[in-house]
Amino acid sequence: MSEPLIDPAVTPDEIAFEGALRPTSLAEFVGQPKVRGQLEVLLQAARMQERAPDHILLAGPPGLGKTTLAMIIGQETGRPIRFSSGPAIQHAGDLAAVLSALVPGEVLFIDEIHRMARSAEEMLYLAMEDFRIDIMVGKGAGAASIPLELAPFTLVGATTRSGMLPAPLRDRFGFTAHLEFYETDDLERVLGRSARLMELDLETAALAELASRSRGTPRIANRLLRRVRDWLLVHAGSSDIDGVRAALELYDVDEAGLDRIDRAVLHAIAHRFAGGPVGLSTLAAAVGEEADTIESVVEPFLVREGLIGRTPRGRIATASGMRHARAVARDDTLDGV
Ligand SMILES: Nc1ncnc2c1ncn2[C@@H]1O[C@H](COP(=O)(O)OP(=O)(O)OP(=O)(O)O)[C@@H](O)[C@H]1O
Repeated sequence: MSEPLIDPAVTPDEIAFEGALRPTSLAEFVGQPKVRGQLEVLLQAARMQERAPDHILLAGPPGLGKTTLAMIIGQETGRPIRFSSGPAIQHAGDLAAVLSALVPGEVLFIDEIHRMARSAEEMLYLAMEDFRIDIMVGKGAGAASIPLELAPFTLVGATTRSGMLPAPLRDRFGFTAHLEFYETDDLERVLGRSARLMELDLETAALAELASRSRGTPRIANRLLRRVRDWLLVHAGSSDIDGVRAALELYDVDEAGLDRIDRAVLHAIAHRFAGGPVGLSTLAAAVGEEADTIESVVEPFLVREGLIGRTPRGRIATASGMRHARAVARDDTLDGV
């Protein structure tokens, strides 16, 4: 089981909390200046020509704001938005049902679009290009294809794996927005906004501390903020940097933003495997975690922080990773004294 604190995927109990914190306009959407600027032009041009905006693909790791942006596109264009997702479209018929129910100008958001069935992908090509689909009725020699006109719509697709999308589908999007991990000062602004909405009065230094431990991801920043809020409530603690540090220490998030699993992985590579290289499955067995969690949650962050590296022969700890692992081991020894 992965640690919910560092897993960038949303947990069921967070859905309402996240909904309450979502920015509802491009002006309120913090960070990602490039993508914001690109979308502003695209949406304004469509408004000026009184037409539906081009189809848009939002690509990037989980928790960076793809769903939020899709909802903002709906708001900014004043058009209704309908939600669907790749895993819910397992047959072409599932997609035909969604497409045929669209009203003119509607925004259709398909989350995790790379997980849609292949047969549905093919139907989507035609729908995106010509706003029509061919529905197959009957089987064998009696099968016939009936064309169906669709209302013009804007497709907004979101994917964490744009490389898994077939080129013909990727090419039919007029614009692809690549979301990047957030800079610390942008995360500080995300946290400042969330704290205001949660009526939590945190000092600037406390927000900066929290931002620096949030893995470049607004979802994780908001999640940590929720834990800090609880801590302050229970301890009637000070809303300054010491309060944040105490709360994060309780939840095992260290100064570099590493949590228990990150440290276990780094420690294993550095000490048990003498700095590496070590293969993924061996590493997973050594720390008692799923290989998938290590590969999709832990590793990208440790690589981005320059603490580990990937080589053809396996994972290695970098010099800075070795230093961090030694410091953690030293602290743990002192803790035990
Ligand atoms: N730029 C931003 N400014 C303020 N809050 C943001 C921003 N981006 C994301 N958030 C907040 O982070 C949380 C996660 O965002 P969102 O659900 O849009 O991410 P996502 O990329 O769609 O994730 P997933 O890939 O898991 O669906 C939401 O609560 C949202 O309000």
